[in-house]
Amino acid sequence: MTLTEMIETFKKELNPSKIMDSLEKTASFYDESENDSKASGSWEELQNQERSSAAGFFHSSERSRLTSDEREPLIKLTDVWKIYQMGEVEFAALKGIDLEIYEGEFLVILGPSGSGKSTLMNLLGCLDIPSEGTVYLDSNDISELEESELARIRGQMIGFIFQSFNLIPTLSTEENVLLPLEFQEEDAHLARKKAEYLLDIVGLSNKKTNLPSQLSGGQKQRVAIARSLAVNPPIILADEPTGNLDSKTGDYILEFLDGLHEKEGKTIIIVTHDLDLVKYATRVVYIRDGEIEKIEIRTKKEPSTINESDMN
Ligand SMILES: Nc1ncnc2c1ncn2[C@@H]1O[C@H](COP(=O)(O)OP(=O)(O)OP(=O)(O)O)[C@@H](O)[C@H]1O
Repeated sequence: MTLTEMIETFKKELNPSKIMDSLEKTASFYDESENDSKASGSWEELQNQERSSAAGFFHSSERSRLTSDEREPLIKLTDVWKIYQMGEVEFAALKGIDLEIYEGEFLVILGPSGSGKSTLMNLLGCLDIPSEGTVYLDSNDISELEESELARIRGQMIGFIFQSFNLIPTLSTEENVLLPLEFQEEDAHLARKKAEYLLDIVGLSNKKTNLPSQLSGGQKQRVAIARSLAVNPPIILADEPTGNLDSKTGDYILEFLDGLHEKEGKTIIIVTHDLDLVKYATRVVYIRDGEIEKIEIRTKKEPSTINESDMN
């Protein structure tokens, strides 16, 4: 293959229009699976299980039929403080955060280094509990849930994508995608079928037996996206998802997340210090020194009032 052919192949691989085809494929997969299981019963069981937990499904969730006045936020933070104790010294990383996140938002949380973004991400993802204040996930006060119950609801509601990918190094690509499905005690055959489709959607069906160490950074992040979608959660929470990627691969990942928002109505929350991501947002929350300094409700692609000087 000549260099020009290689570049053309690479460009084709990163063609955002392919993402849209892929997403349509995803939607039809979930439709087909639904029909399949009506015959076998197993999918219906799964759906009932998911409905009862209000996790929703790829489309036509109960929630989206409600008007905005009737909707409860998916995640709600009320006067949330996070105080780190370092010996005798206390440090308040978050100071009285109030934030409600609704279905269908593309929320970008921006702030300079040390402003409290990762701390906030851990609380939004219910991976940590606040020092003071309340975090609600799907109307549940997380501090009142048993750890196992919280893990179950969190697993159904939120798909996580991290800057460092967080793949299990000893598991193959397919096994990494299967992991969240195992926690849901899903039928093994159906789980494998889903993992195959999800790897196909992110363009990695030929890498399913590879270990993460045998993948490029962009491929690892695509596996992480496939894994985050495995249980079809309504929320995708991403911490600097393009931080370890070159700009072209990063754009591909963002276009994919944008497609999930536009086509599948997923609620996307991205925590970042990269101003470029603002163009995808329907709302930008700007934090500084542990406080929300500015909230911008916007139309995608519209210029933002937040600029480089805010990021220092
Ligand atoms: N475990 C901890 N113990 C003490 N202080 C901490 C701890 N974790 C974070 N901090 C402090 O809390 C503040 C917010 O940290 P956080 O990691 O949330 O910031 P950030 O906005 O994500 O930064 P960056 O963009 O550099 O990753 C920082 O001043 C940090 O030093």
